[in-house]
Amino acid sequence: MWRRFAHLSLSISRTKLQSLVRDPTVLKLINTFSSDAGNDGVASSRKPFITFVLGGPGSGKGTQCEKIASIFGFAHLSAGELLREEMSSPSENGELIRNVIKEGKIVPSAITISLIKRAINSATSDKILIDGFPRSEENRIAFEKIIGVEPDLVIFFECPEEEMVKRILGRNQGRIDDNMETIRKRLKVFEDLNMPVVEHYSSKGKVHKITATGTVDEIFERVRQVFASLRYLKACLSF
Ligand SMILES: Nc1ncnc2c1ncn2[C@@H]1O[C@H](COP(=O)(O)OP(=O)(O)O)[C@@H](O)[C@H]1O
Ligand SMILES: O=c1ccn([C@@H]2O[C@H](COP(=O)(O)OP(=O)(O)O)[C@@H](O)[C@H]2O)c(=O)[nH]1
Ligand SMILES: [Mg+2]
Repeated sequence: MWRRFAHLSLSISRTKLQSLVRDPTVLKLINTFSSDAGNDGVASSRKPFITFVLGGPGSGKGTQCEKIASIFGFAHLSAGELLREEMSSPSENGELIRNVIKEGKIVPSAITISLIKRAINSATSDKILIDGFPRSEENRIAFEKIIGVEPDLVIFFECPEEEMVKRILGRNQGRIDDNMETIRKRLKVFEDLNMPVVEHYSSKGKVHKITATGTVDEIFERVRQVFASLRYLKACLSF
């Protein structure tokens, strides 16, 4: 491992480099880049760098994703938005999606994954944020099977329930699921079905847990550090 970085020691302190290569996210980034590196050590046929952004309803996933996308050049794919668009289009699945969302339940994996796949294929960046998916272990397993990749990184926004409820009730986007009855169901589905996904990726060292209380800017500063360390290492590897 150290020989790969020997030439960098001129410009980066050994301590800084050691702390970077111990970080699980950075380790994965190194593996991603080294597995498809060409002769010049620079990635030749890059696979997309996929980040799952998870957190309870109202934890701030969408708000933070917009900032990550604009500052770090990621494509932002919101699974919920893709489903809402599909629901409002003359699609054969529209009615089913509407009923599931209204009940705070989870849309069948095949539908969501086909929308995500299409969005990945038309994304203009090879760095992708998938916001609000996978929602369950069944979603996760189906994604890994159908798309054939695991995420490189998982961001998990940890937020108290009362704060999430307050934010959703103030969201004012006219959503059919932003009412107290559906919110209660969504919170239960999040605990019962989505948290096991977070635990799965935690056990693989892929999760960066972000405390999602405070102002949008305070939270983004925590998020920014994760992506800034990735960008820094990527710049080093592209020397
Ligand atoms: N840190 C924050 N403090 C207060 N309100 C926030 C914060 N982050 C987001 N919001 C607001 O809370 C609501 C839910 O945020 P959103 O990003 O849509 O969350 P999610 O996508 O996780 O449901 C939105 O109205 C948003 O403007
Ligand atoms: O992969 C997904 C993403 C969303 N949803 C449905 O869409 C709703 C809204 O999701 P979104 O991520 O937009 O809500 P948020 O967590 O951002 O409030 C969820 O409650 C689910 O009913 C789903 O079934 N599968
Ligand atoms: Mg959202």
